Amino acid sequence: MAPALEAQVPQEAQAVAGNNSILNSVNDAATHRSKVTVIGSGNWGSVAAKLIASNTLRLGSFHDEVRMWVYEETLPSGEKLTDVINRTNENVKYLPGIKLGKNVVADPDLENAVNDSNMLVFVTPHQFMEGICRRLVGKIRADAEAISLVKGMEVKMEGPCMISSLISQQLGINCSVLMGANIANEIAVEKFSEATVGYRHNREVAERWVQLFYTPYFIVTAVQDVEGVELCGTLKNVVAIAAGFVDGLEMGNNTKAAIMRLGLREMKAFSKLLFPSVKDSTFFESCGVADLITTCLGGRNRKVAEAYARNGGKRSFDELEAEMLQGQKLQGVSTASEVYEVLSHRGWLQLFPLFSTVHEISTGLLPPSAIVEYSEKLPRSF
Ligand SMILES: NC(=O)c1ccc[n+]([C@@H]2O[C@H](COP(=O)([O-])OP(=O)(O)OC[C@H]3O[C@@H](n4cnc5c(N)ncnc54)[C@H](O)[C@@H]3O)[C@@H](O)[C@H]2O)c1
Ligand SMILES: O=P(O)(O)OC[C@H](O)CO
Repeated sequence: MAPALEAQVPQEAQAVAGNNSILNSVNDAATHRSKVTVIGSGNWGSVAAKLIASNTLRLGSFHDEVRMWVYEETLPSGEKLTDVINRTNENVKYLPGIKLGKNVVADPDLENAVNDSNMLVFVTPHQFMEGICRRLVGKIRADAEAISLVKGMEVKMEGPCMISSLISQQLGINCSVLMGANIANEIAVEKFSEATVGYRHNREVAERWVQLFYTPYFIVTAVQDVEGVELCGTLKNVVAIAAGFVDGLEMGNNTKAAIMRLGLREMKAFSKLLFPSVKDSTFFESCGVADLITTCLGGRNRKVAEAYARNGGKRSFDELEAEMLQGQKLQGVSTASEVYEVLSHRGWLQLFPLFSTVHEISTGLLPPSAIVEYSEKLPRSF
């Protein structure tokens, strides 16, 4: 770690490290220590729990224990995943080989997991979020704050709905977001990376989330642009599918760079059409260009899309996902479909040839090679 980067660790984090027992005993008497629940325990959910658990132990203003809600499943050994996590301190299915921290407690009961917590971290594949929120209505503390690490969106009759809005609307609480160039397996082994917190109004709330996630190898910056940060994280998954097609067709680095540039252009245009408040500067944060690069180089969406193109589109994404990811979930294909629905409904298809072509290839309407043929349809400017 470069000293310059280490020096950026927030002062409270540095001051409190080493004084944990004193601070805990002071705060034990108080009831205002924040209690954190992580809702989700997949690949990124488990790494998020690990990051958070290292900080709740160091920082006296948080309860040590971090609850992690687990969508329960039975392993081939016959044991419940939750029991194995609590016995071994490892998520053997979604993050094998990594200790989460002894203060992470897995809980298969969603209501029990959020009981008493005032900081809720949502991190599941986006397709499950609506059902999870429905189950949480009336079950959470009125003063709870939420943060979404979920990259994705829902499309409703009224139009697109970002996951942070879904959480806010259904649960009546404020919701920030955290997105970035964050391939979970790399952060799990503490390789340096950055992330962006997007917050709505309250800078103090944002600082609290930064504190909870920040480590010397995970540098978090806050920006006041929830929609911009969340749309970056969501839309880059569509571009990652396009990048995977290019890799599967062995078209080389220049083509992939072109796809990334065109993808970024569509990401920005789509975000600003939906939310004119989205800031240009957000695209230069970790959640923007950096996430786009990492995802197009090393993400799961890219990997499965590469296999799809290599097979000439003859094996479905569902089949390849099940075989290659073993329970982990792709977000790019369903996001492309959701984006396509918005584009069709609003008459914007012609404006977004990359996004629409990704959907048409993923659903078998076009062959993978169409990913570079669409460029004739490019609009002259946005
Ligand atoms: N993995 C990464 O590198 C990474 C990095 C940054 C952001 N993200 C984002 O974080 C979110 C979560 O990703 P992940 O990697 O933690 O998940 P994942 O891809 O590992 O998905 C598996 C998880 O889904 C759960 N699940 C399966 N069926 C379910 C159901 N019916 N209801 C509820 N849960 C169910 C499984 O129990 C498991 O916890 C996604 O939006 C993803 O885009 C992932
Ligand atoms: O593996 P992917 O494609 O889901 O991408 C993971 C992260 O979103 C990268 O930041």
